Amino acid sequence: MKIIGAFGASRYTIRELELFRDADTPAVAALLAACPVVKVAKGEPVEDGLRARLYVVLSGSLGVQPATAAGEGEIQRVLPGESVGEQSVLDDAANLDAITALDDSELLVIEPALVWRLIDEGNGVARNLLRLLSFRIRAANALLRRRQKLGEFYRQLSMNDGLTGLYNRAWLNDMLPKLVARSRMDRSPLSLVMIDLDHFKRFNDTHGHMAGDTALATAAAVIRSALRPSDFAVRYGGEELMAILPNTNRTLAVMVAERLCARMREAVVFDDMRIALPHLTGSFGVASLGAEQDERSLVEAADAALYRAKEAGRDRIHV
Ligand SMILES: Nc1nc2c(ncn2[C@@H]2O[C@H](COP(=O)(O)OP(=O)(O)OP(=O)(O)O)[C@@H](O)[C@H]2O)c(=O)[nH]1
Repeated sequence: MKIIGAFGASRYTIRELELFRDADTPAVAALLAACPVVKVAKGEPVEDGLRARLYVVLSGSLGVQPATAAGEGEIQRVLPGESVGEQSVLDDAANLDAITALDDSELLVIEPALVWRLIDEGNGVARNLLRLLSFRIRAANALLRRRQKLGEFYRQLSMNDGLTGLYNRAWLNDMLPKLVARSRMDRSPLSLVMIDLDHFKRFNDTHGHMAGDTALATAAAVIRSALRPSDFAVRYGGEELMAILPNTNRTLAVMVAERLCARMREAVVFDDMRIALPHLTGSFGVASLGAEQDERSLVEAADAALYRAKEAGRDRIHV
């Protein structure tokens, strides 16, 4: 960055500068005349030694990379007539954003004390600054909202199983301890239904893995649609699904499992030629949270009940 002269002796005029639009008074011109104009080569950082300063691009362009928690942000391009550093000048804080010349550029440098004098000189500069800052705040808020939405989208994605759309194991590991804790706190019952499709290996071997995937997605849809909005359906692993039933005691959970078992038996799976495949059945293990149980032993109890349902001949529920 090299000083090449004073603004007053340069080929640039105040009218071209956004910050001084409609504020081009003789007093403003006199104050700006002595400000240095510097030259920055393409790729060169605009050093301000962490001091707050206002830079107005006269020619070329600057790239501003906002300092974010992640260390990286989108680069904003600052074009001729536009400025950078207003906020740090106004709140007298170091500008942490990385500023680099995107082209060979010439900049007008205005020291903070002079910015305040320019503001004192007339309303025009103050009005332009306010307009600019409110625009920047709006843009920053919009960016934040977009990032929040994106974050929520990815969070959802990481908590759901791609094939069935049910919650996945990561969700379960996070949420089941919380649901158990809430059930203890509220002194409300909590039940689990562990579900395993019957002879699914045979189904896959006979109709192909793709048809198996469709069958799994159908089974998941059956479970999800048969539950209350306050219940949760999870893909526990492979062809094993789980229903979590808050506020539901063992008697009610058995009724829910029976309904799920019957719906599963009735569900029709179509292959991609839209030909109905043989009906699926499932085995169901029901367990309710006992006084001494934690989430782990609750899952083990539902798993043991499921094993008994398999042993007893499948297509049934066991407690
Ligand atoms: N198509 C498909 N198959 C899966 C998926 N996940 C697990 N499987 C299959 O599910 C089958 C489970 O087989 P097993 O554990 O032997 O159980 P099963 O054949 O259902 O027999 P039982 O549970 O005893 O009734 C395996 O063949 C797995 O490959 C999946 O995402 N898609």
